[in-house]
Amino acid sequence: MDKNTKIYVAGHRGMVGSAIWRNLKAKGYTNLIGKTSKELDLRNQAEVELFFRTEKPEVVIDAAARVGGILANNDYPYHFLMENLQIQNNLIDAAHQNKVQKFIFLGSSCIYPKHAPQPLKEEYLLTDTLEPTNEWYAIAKIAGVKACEAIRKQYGKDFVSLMPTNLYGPNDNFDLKTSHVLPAMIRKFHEAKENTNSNVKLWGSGTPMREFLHVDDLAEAVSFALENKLEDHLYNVGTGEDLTIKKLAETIQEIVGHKGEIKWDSSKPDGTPRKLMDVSKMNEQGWKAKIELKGGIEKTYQWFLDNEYREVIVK
Ligand SMILES: NC(=O)C1=CN([C@@H]2O[C@H](COP(=O)(O)OP(=O)(O)OC[C@H]3O[C@@H](n4cnc5c(N)ncnc54)[C@H](OP(=O)(O)O)[C@@H]3O)[C@@H](O)[C@H]2O)C=CC1
Ligand SMILES: C[C@H]1O[C@H](OP(=O)(O)OP(=O)(O)OC[C@H]2O[C@@H](n3cnc4c(=O)[nH]c(N)nc43)[C@H](O)[C@@H]2O)[C@@H](O)[C@@H](O)C1=O
Repeated sequence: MDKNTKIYVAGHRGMVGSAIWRNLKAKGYTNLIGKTSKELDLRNQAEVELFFRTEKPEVVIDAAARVGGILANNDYPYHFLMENLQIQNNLIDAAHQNKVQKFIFLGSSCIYPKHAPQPLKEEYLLTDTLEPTNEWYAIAKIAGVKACEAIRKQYGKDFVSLMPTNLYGPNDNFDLKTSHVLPAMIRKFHEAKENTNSNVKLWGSGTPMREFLHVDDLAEAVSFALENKLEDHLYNVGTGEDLTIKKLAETIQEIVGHKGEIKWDSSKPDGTPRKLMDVSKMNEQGWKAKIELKGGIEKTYQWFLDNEYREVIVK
């Protein structure tokens, strides 16, 4: 890919978008465009069409979405379904109408059925019912995957979907109501340590298993997809390794240096029991995760200590 290609990174201030931006800048891409949601509300079709006609991006990376952890997904089903459909439909269709050559759509591992065999292969999509806590978000993401697949099939364009597993890293959302588990644990253990090592309350039973990928590894997968023509339309992106939420809690507790007790709040949902990705398809294309979990969490905790963190509020 020419380093002067005009690349629009939608959602460039979010955890994923900012990691992609850093990665592409470091690789020498000079013509990146980013707009905040205040400057360009991607739910608004007219605004998006005008932006594409004026800016004429050649490549689009879609890292803009309504994103949140298990509780936000469960509590705001309409936001997670409708805003994601609006954002991705506007971006995909404007890209198609304005002759964008390449479009990278980001979904999530929650698109796969709740009780699919493990590890999750791309071909398990739409073979059974979804996990109820995030089916709204998952249905929007499945529609995005299908829209890109349809454009590929009907028009032969290079529109591709990457499905990341649970992500973490710098610039994550650390709001305790809307965040994912890993940033929530960093903040909870840190604040409890500062507060005479008080007990930490975590959600659910601690038995579900999750896979975690550092966002810089995902950014490398995105830039790999940018620079190479992937053979198919859908690829899982993860480490291929998972652990229980309880083990994750113990790991973060040790990294933070918290000495109190962990209490499990069974009134909060567990969500899907397991969603381990089969990443062999993406590995065969030539991308592989590099950052191991403990080191990645240590770096993220250091980032949390050194920076003013974001809190995403749903309204
Ligand atoms: N975090 C995770 O664990 C995972 C994330 N993903 C996927 O990665 C992508 C990015 O997620 P992540 O970076 O974590 O999310 P963040 O919440 O950190 O960032 C989302 C970005 O989307 C932008 N955005 C949201 N709504 C609008 C809107 N109406 N108009 C314009 N921009 C908007 C925000 O812009 P602004 O800041 O300007 O308001 C923000 O920069 C999503 O597609 C998500 O599904 C997939 C798997 C796991
Ligand atoms: C990326 C993915 O993220 C979401 O799915 P999820 O993996 O279930 O989300 P999560 O990270 O919030 O929780 C993982 C597990 O961890 C437990 N848990 C313990 N204590 C806390 C806690 O304090 N906060 C949170 N958030 N979870 C906690 C929690 O009960 C659950 O068992 C999707 O909605 C969907 O949007 C999606 O794609």
